Amino acid sequence: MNASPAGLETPPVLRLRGIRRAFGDHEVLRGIDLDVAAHEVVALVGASGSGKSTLLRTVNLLERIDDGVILLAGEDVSDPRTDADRVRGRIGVVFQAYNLFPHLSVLDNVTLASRLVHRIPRAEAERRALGLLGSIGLGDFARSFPDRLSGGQQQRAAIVRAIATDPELLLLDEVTSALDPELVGEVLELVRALAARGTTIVMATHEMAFARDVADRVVFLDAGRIIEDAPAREFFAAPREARSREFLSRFLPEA
Ligand SMILES: Nc1ncnc2c1ncn2[C@@H]1O[C@H](COP(=O)(O)OP(=O)(O)OP(=O)(O)O)[C@@H](O)[C@H]1O
Repeated sequence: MNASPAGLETPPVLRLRGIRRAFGDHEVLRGIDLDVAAHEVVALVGASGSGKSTLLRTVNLLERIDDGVILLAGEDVSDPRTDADRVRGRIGVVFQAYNLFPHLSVLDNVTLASRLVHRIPRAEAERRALGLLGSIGLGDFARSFPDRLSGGQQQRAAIVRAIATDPELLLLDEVTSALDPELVGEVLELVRALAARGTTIVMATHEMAFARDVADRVVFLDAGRIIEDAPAREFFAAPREARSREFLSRFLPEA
């Protein structure tokens, strides 16, 4: 926990305790405890099916939990009486693909939540959106429809849309896995810039470059349990013998 100047403790942006979720007999999340401090960037890694997406979806209340507690800046949002839309308004999310509405211009995509959910006047929302799009080299595409953009440009626009409302937390779920390899770098650069700006991020990724170059912490999920949670530098420096076979075959095959 961070201590404020007054000595009062600030709750983490996200605190998960004992999160469980099963689909039928299949226990997909088996007691997840995780704290994410303000400005921290956490990479969630693990084999396909280990529960990364399900975990992110529970945080955003897109998936219900069977047990556990989700605290967002100290507020228990897992209480069934919670207004899910209000919580989603505090969290930015970007998925693997199909994030942008195809029938809206890039600018309308980026300003939609600001205008409709946060009630920011159109002119102000557009001024801010144009600034954000310009800062990532997409200013000329503001009036275009998404299909005019490359996959990498679309994902960057989707990330800009997710941060346009200044969310307390940004969730990125495999944002580069549908991209051609040569487009991954430009998305990584944007995420790196957001991290440098202090955005609090939890990202599920199969791209080790994201975990190694952008994350402060790496959390390794195996069959619904966290089996490693370490600062990124330590995580990548850990000896091979400390690694599970699954980890080695997936993430360090060349070594
Ligand atoms: N709605 C659902 N109904 C039934 N099973 C589900 C559902 N959602 C997820 N699962 C199962 O939960 C397990 C975990 O899925 P999840 O998508 O969270 O894994 P993941 O680690 O994100 O995988 P990937 O890296 O492939 O995206 C998988 O076995 C999946 O089939």
